[in-house]
This record gives sequence, structure tokens and C-alpha cells, in this order.
Amino acid sequence: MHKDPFYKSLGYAISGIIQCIQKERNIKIHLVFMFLVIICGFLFRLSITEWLVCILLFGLVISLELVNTAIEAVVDLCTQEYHPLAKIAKDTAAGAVLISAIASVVIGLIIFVPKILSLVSL
Ligand SMILES: Nc1ncnc2c1ncn2[C@@H]1O[C@H](COP(=O)(O)OP(=O)(O)OP(=O)(O)O)[C@@H](O)[C@H]1O
Repeated sequence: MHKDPFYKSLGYAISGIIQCIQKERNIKIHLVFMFLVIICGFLFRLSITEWLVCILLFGLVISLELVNTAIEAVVDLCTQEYHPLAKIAKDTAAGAVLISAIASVVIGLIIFVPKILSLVSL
């Protein structure tokens, strides 16, 4: 079977990311939070380890949102009818995004709250 060159595959992947950003409200919310965390990260001078944790979490949440969108598309392609398996597929994919977002918020609080408190108590 014909295999696309690497630059074309990269183009498809980037197009998938752009389509998800255009179509999905949730990924826009994640991107806004990511942008705010990056600004706060510079303001509070995060350590290398703290940056690595933040970057890992950005990648995790956004990747899971992309996979969630892919699963929604495949389910809709398979059936427009109500089906319990379609519900499980969509709900569990959304649940994966939720778990990663909750973990990110908790870790974000662990990183930033002590820094904010030390600023306030100066
Ligand atoms: N074919 C189906 N069969 C059964 N339940 C479905 C089906 N399609 C959607 N649902 C239910 O409706 C919910 C919302 O589905 P929808 O396709 O609108 O996702 P969405 O609201 O666009 O999700 P997101 O907010 O992540 O983009 C699903 O999580 C699922 O519980």
C-alpha cells in the first residue's frame, strides 16, 4: 500500500489538531488554562522540574481531548442511533479527559498555592 511521506503525515496530524480546536469547546478551555499557567509559570519562576510536570500535564490533557474527539467521530460514523455501547465509548473517553483535568488542577494547586501564599505573606 502507498505510504505518505513523513511531512504529509505530519500535515495530517496538525490538521487533526486544528480541526479539534475549531470543533471542540473543551480543548479551547484547556488551551486558555495552558496559556494562563505558562504566564503564571514565568511570573512565579517555576523550577525546571515544575515546568517539566506542567508540560507533561499539558500534553496529557490535550492528547486525551484529541483521542476523545476521535472516539466521538468514530462512534458517530458507526451509528446515529442510540446504542448503549456508543454511550459507554463516548462517556468513558470523556471520563478520561476529566480525570486528567482533575489531576492537572490538583497538581497545579500543589505547585502554585505555596508560591501565592509566600507572596501574600511578604
Ligand atoms: N449514539 C449514541 N448512543 C448513546 N448515547 C449517545 C450517543 N451519542 C451520544 N450519546 C450520549 O450523549 C453524550 C454527548 O454526546 P456528544 O456526541 O454530543 O458529545 P459531546 O457533547 O460533543 O462531547 P464533548 O463535550 O466532549 O464534545 C455522550 O457522552 C453519550 O452519553
